Amino acid sequence: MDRSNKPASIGVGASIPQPTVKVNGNAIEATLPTGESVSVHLYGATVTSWKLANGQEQLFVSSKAILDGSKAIRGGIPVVFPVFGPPPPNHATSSLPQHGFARSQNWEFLGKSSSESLGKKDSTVKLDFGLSSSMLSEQFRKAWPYEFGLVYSVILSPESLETSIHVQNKGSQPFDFHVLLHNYFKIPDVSKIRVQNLQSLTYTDKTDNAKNKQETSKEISITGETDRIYLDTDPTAPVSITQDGKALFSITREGLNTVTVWNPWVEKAKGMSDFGDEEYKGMVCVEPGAVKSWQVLEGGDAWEGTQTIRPRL
Ligand SMILES: O=P(O)(O)OC[C@H]1O[C@@H](O)[C@H](O)[C@@H](O)[C@@H]1O
Repeated sequence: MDRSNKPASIGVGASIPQPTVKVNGNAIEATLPTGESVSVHLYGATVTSWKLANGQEQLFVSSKAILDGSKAIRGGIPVVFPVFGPPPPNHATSSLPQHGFARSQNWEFLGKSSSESLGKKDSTVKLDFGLSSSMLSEQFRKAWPYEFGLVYSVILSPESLETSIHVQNKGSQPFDFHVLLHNYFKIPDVSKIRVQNLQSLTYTDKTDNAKNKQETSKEISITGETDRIYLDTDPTAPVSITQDGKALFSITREGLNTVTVWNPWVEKAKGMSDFGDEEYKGMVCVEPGAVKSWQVLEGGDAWEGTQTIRPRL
């Protein structure tokens, strides 16, 4: 029988444009109906591209970055876990490489959720990635023999890029860890930018024998090699990268109370085989982390850290 009011004729929500998600080689790429896009390499679950609707790239990836899975990707947002920097001697992480193993392991794509399932009206896409102890190479499993699960979520909306790491201790032994999200921002000119909202904080100056110093400047200019860990930041106060008084990026954090600011400058840039000699001029790393002291996770417990980056819109 022909019914004039059959459900199909009253447009059952089919008109809401949905994000597209596709697999491109070893990367997962998502594009919002509004045009913003993100690309996440399975190697390290490294976000390697974040573009605004006008196509403008927000992240720096070196022209010399190695993308074949033989070395951590030089740029984007590598995930640092379970140790930040060179591991200390006589610690459970001592046999691991600098910045741990998460950035140099193949992660699994766990799936996507989009606006509707996330209960959001605007267009948003969430990509989830997982890494667990059973997926580690033999070398790392031996070097750090704990049972763990990591879920890393990358959430793109027209206004922001949010990345969130969930750490679970799946074993019965407690373990110590650091986490850090190693954002490489693409900027027009390092001599023109300032990093704001770190005033009065204590920082560890890695370019000066790891001395602790007090930040007196309202805004930090990068005029030479810079490698500082700002301690005890207020995670809700956005750390901003500005140029001519306007924010290029602002970063808020949850659970990530340190902020590392890094630029290798001339000599260090020359010493890195996967970084162009002049590329330090077009990048700055501002890295929210939990690296002041070890986070201790008891067996069965979980921990989460999140950053939200808002670009200039
Ligand atoms: O060369 P890597 O291991 O990627 O590290 C890059 C930089 O990463 C920063 O987070 C550290 O503070 C620096 O000390 C380090 O040089």
